Amino acid sequence: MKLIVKNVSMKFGDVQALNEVNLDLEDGVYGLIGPNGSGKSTLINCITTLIKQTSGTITFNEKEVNQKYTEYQNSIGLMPQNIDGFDDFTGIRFLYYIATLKGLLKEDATTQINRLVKRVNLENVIHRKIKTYSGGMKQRLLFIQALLSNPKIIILDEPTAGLDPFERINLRNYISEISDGRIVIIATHVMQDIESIANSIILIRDGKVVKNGKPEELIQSIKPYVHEKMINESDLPEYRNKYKISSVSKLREGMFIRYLKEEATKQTQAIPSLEEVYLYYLT
Ligand SMILES: Nc1ncnc2c1ncn2[C@@H]1O[C@H](COP(=O)(O)OP(=O)(O)OP(=O)(O)O)[C@@H](O)[C@H]1O
Repeated sequence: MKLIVKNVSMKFGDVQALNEVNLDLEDGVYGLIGPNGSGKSTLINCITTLIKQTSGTITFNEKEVNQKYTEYQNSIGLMPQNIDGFDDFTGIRFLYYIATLKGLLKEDATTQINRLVKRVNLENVIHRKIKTYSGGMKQRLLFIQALLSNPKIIILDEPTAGLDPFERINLRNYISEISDGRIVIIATHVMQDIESIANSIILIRDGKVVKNGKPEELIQSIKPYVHEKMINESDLPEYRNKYKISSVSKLREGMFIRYLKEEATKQTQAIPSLEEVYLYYLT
């Protein structure tokens, strides 16, 4: 299975939302990371053929994708950011509605819905109206509707937005479980969401892919630039001026800081985190 994005650009009037994006996606979990407005949703919308890019091509198994390529359309499961317009539906009615849109027969739909509802522990609330759901319940419902009809490409747009740490961990585990033999793309600006599950991270900024690789490779790539040091509190403003500061802890002896600095200085070098990868490439 191969999904290839080649030289894709998208313009909305004067706004260059995507600028010559190139990606080669095979089975695995991809974190699509970028700040607000960096082009994540636009890229997802092009991949799902909701919008057509201004230039460039997207191919799935060597065939260009569009709304008439139904085999491709049926291969996509999308978890959108929110669930508008369905407040008065019960969870179960919503799932049958989506199953029908996906062309599932009643019997298949029932089997899949029952299995998925059970898996994410929604049985107790599935006959309640969606407007009575908590954020975590809504996210779980959105997650499992994306899995109906067993799609090969799963796209999750900010899947953990608004979730508490417990629900976040749960959702991350579900994603990990369903990832075998699929292309899973998780768009987010929260590094923690993809930290333990992404095989590959795509960093996007101002519509451009600025870096793309395995988490270990990205960490390795900034190794010379991450430093830690004890400083006097009075020197902190100077450090803030000169460097990107990734953390500050006040200790009895002074301020312990981690910061990014272009030159490599062996004495203060520290092991980078993925958040520092974000800070380095995307801010
Ligand atoms: N329909 C549209 N019309 C005009 N400009 C748009 C449209 N959709 C997106 N944009 C612009 O394109 C750029 C990329 O937006 P996009 O929504 O893809 O970013 P994002 O990374 O998904 O952001 P967020 O994290 O806030 O969801 C932004 O400057 C945005 O204002």
